Amino acid sequence: MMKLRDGRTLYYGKGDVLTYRTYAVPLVVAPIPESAYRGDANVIFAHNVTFSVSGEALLGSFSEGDNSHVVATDSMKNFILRHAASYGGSTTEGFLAYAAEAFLERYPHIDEIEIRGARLPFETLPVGDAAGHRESGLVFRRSHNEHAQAALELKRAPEGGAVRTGHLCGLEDVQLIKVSGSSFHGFIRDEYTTLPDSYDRPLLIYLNVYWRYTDIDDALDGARERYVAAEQIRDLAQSVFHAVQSPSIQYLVCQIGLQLLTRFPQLAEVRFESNNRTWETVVEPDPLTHAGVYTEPRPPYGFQGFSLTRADAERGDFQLANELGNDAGPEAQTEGKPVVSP
Ligand SMILES: O=c1[nH]c(=O)c2[nH]c(=O)[nH]c2[nH]1
Repeated sequence: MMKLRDGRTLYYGKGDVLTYRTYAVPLVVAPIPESAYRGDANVIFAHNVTFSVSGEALLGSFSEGDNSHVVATDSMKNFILRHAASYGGSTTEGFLAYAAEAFLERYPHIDEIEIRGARLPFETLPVGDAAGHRESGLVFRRSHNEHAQAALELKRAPEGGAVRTGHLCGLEDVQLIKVSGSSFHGFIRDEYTTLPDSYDRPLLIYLNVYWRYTDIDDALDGARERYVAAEQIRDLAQSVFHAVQSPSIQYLVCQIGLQLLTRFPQLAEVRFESNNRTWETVVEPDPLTHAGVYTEPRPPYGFQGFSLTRADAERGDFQLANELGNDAGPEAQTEGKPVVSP
């Protein structure tokens, strides 16, 4: 939250700046084993941007109604849209930094900026005719599934220019169901317990994943080929969900975190917010055919929050599950060595 020198919160800005840029620079990423994702042609590079600014000079607009230092939020919207046109890179984070840094340069009385962008995903579509099937490249499908997002904080540097003071990248609104291979038992059983032990439950989770880079430049400049795409995070999370027999969502998100830090040495930290939306069983699965019937769970729902830093993973306090292979061989575990290498 942006504050003045006296500790007062002060900011204003524009939300829902819908920015549909076409034909941005294509993104190419370094592949990981858990994902077939290789990059994005960026034919549609679209974002919902939230932009807010702060500065000592703005106090008079609140205290006196003096608008002489107010950049109208309508002008902010135009500024962002114009800078979407001139942005010459391939990443959400790069676009946000470009627009915010240009704004600090253009308006010297603005001290601080927070900018967020949620990617509006458009999926490529296969089209066909007598000659066969191929990717259209012209027609796209708007997706309302999970999406990437990023938030940046910038301050005016005393010597001029901008300092990037914080960033957080994310993948929001993932919903995954695993129909078999999840359990939940061994929890405290006392006079308040009515939940039966479960040895195989249809686990539906809602998941948000967030990550920070050690060097923000890896997020801003896709050409360094150290960019971590939200699609890779998504694919890795679903691969871990597939592979791991989970005794709880708590353990599952920790395993996803360890695997992310293993795969992406450029990341400093990963964070999770998850919800438990396990389907309610109506007809138990048939032992032979596995056919069962489930319905939506009744409220309330459970949730979890967890973060892992690279230092946590390197200390070896958390062990990567054997199902994930990698560095986590049984030998490594019996020797008590950290099983996640940088
Ligand atoms: O994965 C779970 N973790 C919990 O802490 C919990 N509590 C609960 O009732 N069901 C579950 N599931």
